[in-house]
Amino acid sequence: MIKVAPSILSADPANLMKDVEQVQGADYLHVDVMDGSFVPNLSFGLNTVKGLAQDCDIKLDVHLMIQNPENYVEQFAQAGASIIGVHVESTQHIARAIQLIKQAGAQAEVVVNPGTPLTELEELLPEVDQVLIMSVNPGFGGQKFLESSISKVKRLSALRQARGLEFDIEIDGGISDQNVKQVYDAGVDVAVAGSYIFNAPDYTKQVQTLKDLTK
Ligand SMILES: O=C(CO)[C@@H](O)[C@H](O)COP(=O)(O)O
Ligand SMILES: [Co+2]
Repeated sequence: MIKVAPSILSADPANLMKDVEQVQGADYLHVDVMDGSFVPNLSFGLNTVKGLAQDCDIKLDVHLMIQNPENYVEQFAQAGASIIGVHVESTQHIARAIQLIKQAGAQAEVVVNPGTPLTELEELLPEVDQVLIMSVNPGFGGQKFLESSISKVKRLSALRQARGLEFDIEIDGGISDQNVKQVYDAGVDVAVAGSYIFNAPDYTKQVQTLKDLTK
């Protein structure tokens, strides 16, 4: 069964904790951090991660969409992030960023945009706990799922098997009941879903539907 990480980018920012409390059965909470430079949008920061870590039991999966994330990963780990994701496109020093995440005691994730080939992260695969394949161009919730990400997941999953590695594959962007089975069958372990969960009346039911479709 697939793991589900609701993305709070689509939750009500004025009632964040209330929304979060209403999602039951999720495996992680996905927190998008944007700097207005790496992506053309602003979102949550360190204080939100700190607050959520203090008030919720669920593990925080923090997706950094910021330039030079290596300058901030230690602070996000201290704030309570369990998994920290850094984009290969966001720094000249991706291997150092991953090293620093692990040194800070968090799980390390490398992220690729739809236009970035897997060759950009091949060397990093033995070092990471999770790889995030973006299935939309990052910056906004509610975008259309890019079909090309299916073959990318299949190729990554084959590479993982061929090299005997154990990282999880996560997918982020446009996930719904229409494509969750397809991405699961391609090799995805963790599905991020924002608008599919928070734009519905019953968040818990949406999480359960995604899981049930991959039983
Ligand atoms: O990182 C991002 C967007 O950049 C995501 O985590 C979105 O928040 C996913 O939202 P949906 O596409 O599921 O609505
Ligand atoms: Co995200």
